[in-house]
Amino acid sequence: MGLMQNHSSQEEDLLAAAAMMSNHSLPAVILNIGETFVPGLGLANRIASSYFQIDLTYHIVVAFGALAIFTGVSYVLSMAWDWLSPYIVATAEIRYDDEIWNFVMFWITKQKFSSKTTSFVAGVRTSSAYVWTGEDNDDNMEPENEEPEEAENAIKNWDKMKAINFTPASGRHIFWYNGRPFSLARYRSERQTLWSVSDSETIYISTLGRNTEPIKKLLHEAQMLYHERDGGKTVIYRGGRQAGASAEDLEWIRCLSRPPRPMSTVVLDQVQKDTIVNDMKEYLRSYTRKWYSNRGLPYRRGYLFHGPPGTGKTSLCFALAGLLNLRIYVVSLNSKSVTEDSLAKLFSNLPWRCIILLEDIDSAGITAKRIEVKEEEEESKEKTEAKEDVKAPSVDTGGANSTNPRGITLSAFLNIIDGVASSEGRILVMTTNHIEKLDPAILRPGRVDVTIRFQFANHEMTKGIFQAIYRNAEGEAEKVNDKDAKENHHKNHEANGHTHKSISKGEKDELFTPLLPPARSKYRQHNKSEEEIETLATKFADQMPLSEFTPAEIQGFLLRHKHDPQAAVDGVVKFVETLRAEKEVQKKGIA
Ligand SMILES: Nc1ncnc2c1ncn2[C@@H]1O[C@H](COP(=O)(O)OP(=O)(O)OP(=O)(O)O)[C@@H](O)[C@H]1O
Repeated sequence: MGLMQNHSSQEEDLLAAAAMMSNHSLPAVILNIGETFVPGLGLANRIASSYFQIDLTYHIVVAFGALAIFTGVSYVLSMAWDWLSPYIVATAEIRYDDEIWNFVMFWITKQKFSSKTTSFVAGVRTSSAYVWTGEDNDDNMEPENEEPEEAENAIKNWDKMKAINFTPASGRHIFWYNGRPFSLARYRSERQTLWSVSDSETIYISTLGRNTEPIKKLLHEAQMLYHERDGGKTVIYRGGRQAGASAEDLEWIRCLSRPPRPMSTVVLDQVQKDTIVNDMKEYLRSYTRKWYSNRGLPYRRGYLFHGPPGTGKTSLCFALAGLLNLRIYVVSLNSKSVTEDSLAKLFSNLPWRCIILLEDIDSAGITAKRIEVKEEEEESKEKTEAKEDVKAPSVDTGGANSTNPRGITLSAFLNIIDGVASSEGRILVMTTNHIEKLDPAILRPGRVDVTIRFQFANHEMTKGIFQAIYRNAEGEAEKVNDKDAKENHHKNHEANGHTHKSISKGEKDELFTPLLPPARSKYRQHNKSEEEIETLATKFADQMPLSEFTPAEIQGFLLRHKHDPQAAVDGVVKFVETLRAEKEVQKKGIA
């Protein structure tokens, strides 16, 4: 009996083992794994096999197999591609922190394939955060001759008016250019610096074949297109910090492009104007360069513009850049981030032929004449020691009125402006409000070849500024024929308390109240002829004191009456009184 019982339990064990074996057969194992990822798969398999006689495990095996083969083949292909691609395709890498990134992105937005791609990035700017180009597309968005209501809406909707650009999303995109297939690959990444983490991106442009010319041609076209967008505009770069860079790691950052300022709008003694224009033109001629090189002279030219603030130094520089079609690179030496190293770096990265505008060269250490430097250093040392006793903050050794605490020493400044790193072919324009503070070493020929003095407005200049403001420029309506506009012009005039004979007393604010826009903006200009404007300009200048106010102050007043020259003439006495009073208050405040 005992033996019989033993036998039957062995059989049960064998049956159980067989059942286990069958449960762990390959399809069952797959089904178990599948069940882990897709709950209910076992049940679905049972239903499928009992109702439709379909074995799902078989299909799952096939699907897994196909996936494995596909992944394997892709991996092998990608390895093979990485290995082979240098032999069969040419590739250019475009980095986010280089200006070429902006050229390429701008070019991409203009290509048909960008608008056709179904996966794209939409944005209002195509420029890199590192190489900022400004939102100068806005220029094109301003509608001409808009009605006042439209103009107001346009201002309210300014953000909405920015053009939206479409560029292909991250990944690889194929396009055709000049009959050749190209691939554009965009990869986003993170850019880590010591201080921050920010977004970055790299673009790869490839084409079939080892010839790199087609890609170079594409990149040149992108660059041309990007610059053509500026047309005849004056492009301004500023020494600035890239996102994520240290405070003193300065780069040239394109900040804006704008229509060239006509030379006629800068009011300056004609002889001085002609001198500088002719001098710069002469310098830029190709034979001048040869002339310099034949004599072993560094091919550079320096100009110094000095005078009180608001007398036109920067304006003349911009007008010259427009006239000579040069780019302007601006650095203010009063900026805190401008140090000897950062200035040297900026100078070494100047392009061939440009204007470099160094503002406020009377700043910080530069003003300290060589003999004075020692004295100042000693004095500041004494002060520091004295202050340390009462635990006061340390003394600014950069100079009393400096906003740049570190400053740049005179010798470093001189080394930078005529050192080896400073590129030839450039025009250096330095501006200062205090020429008397400058060391003669800065002013010596070779560093400063032409000096222009800017002054407070005299009679002739005041007249010139008036005429420049009320001159009807090209594209502006010269005559007002519209009845509504004329009527509104008079209504506006009266609404602001003006009569053509005199201005009402005690209404100081009226001077600063802008006129309401006339009914039809396309007739927003005044209705005066050139002769009338000239007569009004003389009347205006007759009532202005000589050499007391800057052109900027006069211009500021005229802009408050930009559509009404008569109102400007009527209000000039009041303006002079008010400005004198304000200056008096300012003086007392300073004292
Ligand atoms: N001589 C001038 N002719 C025409 N406009 C002028 C003149 N001087 C000043 N302005 C006007 O005044 C404003 C300030 O001028 P600008 O910036 O050229 O002065 P600046 O001498 O460079 O001043 P700062 O020394 O403060 O830099 C500008 O809008 C400009 O149009």
